[in-house]
Amino acid sequence: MIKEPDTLMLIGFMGAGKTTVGQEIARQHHSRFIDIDSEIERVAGKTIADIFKERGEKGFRELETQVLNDVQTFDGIVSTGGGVVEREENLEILRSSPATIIYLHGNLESTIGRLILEGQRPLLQEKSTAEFFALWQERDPKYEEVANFTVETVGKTPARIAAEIIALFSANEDELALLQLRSQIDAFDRQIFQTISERFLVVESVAKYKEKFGIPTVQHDRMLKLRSELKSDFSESTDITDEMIDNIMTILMQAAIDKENRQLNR
Ligand SMILES: Nc1ncnc2c1ncn2[C@@H]1O[C@H](COP(=O)(O)OP(=O)(O)OP(=O)(O)O)[C@@H](O)[C@H]1O
Ligand SMILES: O=C(O)C1=C[C@@H](O)[C@@H](O)[C@H](O)C1
Ligand SMILES: [Mg+2]
Repeated sequence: MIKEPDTLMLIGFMGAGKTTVGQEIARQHHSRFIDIDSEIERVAGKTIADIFKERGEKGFRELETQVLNDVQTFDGIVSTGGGVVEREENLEILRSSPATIIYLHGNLESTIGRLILEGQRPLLQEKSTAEFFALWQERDPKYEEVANFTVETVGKTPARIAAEIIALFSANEDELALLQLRSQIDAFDRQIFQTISERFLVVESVAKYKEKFGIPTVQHDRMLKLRSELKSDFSESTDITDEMIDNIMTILMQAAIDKENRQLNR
């Protein structure tokens, strides 16, 4: 068993969802919650942006280490700041921490999208996309190294991620490696269905076009061409067989035809 920890600590890149998921675990599991960034703001009596402005990143990191030390035996969920792995001193604290440490792994694309919407992280304002990417690559192995478990978050809602983490408390030790792989599989499945739902949005526009120009719903030549192109493009893969392409495309195309017919009342 991963055993229900006294302290559960969430780490990961800025915008990975540490604060949001931490609050959600606390809500679902009736635990206490603390956010290191908020605690730094409380201790300093200033916002993080003001701490960066007045004391620089170095001043902020000193406060961060202080608070990180203080929360090591916090009874509940701790959300860290994205830069907690920046200092070697912090890595030492995390390596010998009594807490169970979970890495919320995501992808750069969705993370940057969310951060731009929020627009509050000082490092986001001052770094170029290339620098941001370099920061991601530099931090990723550090999060991996100090974490007891990595959860894949792409395509999952905060509530789903929280439930996945809570389920770990009753998992058998032998199951953990498998659960970590399943976390990735579940994220891919969500991405597949997200892509399919975006495909339907395009189908909707195609139906409008066909209606405008009086084009029939079913285009046999196009359907055959699409399948044969896919088979050729994936011919190197031993997993994606021609039969699999046929099966999946039959489902997708039939659903698209049904949707177009409904839309066009045909
Ligand atoms: N799984 C998710 N799906 C969709 N939106 C999410 C998800 N997780 C977080 N968000 C949104 O992304 C934004 C950033 O999330 P959050 O503040 O929890 O990140 P963080 O990891 O705590 O970042 P930081 O390191 O800067 O503290 C928020 O607006 C939040 O609502
Ligand atoms: O990734 C980072 O370095 C940071 C992330 C935020 O959580 C804050 O701790 C601060 O904006 C720095
Ligand atoms: Mg946060």
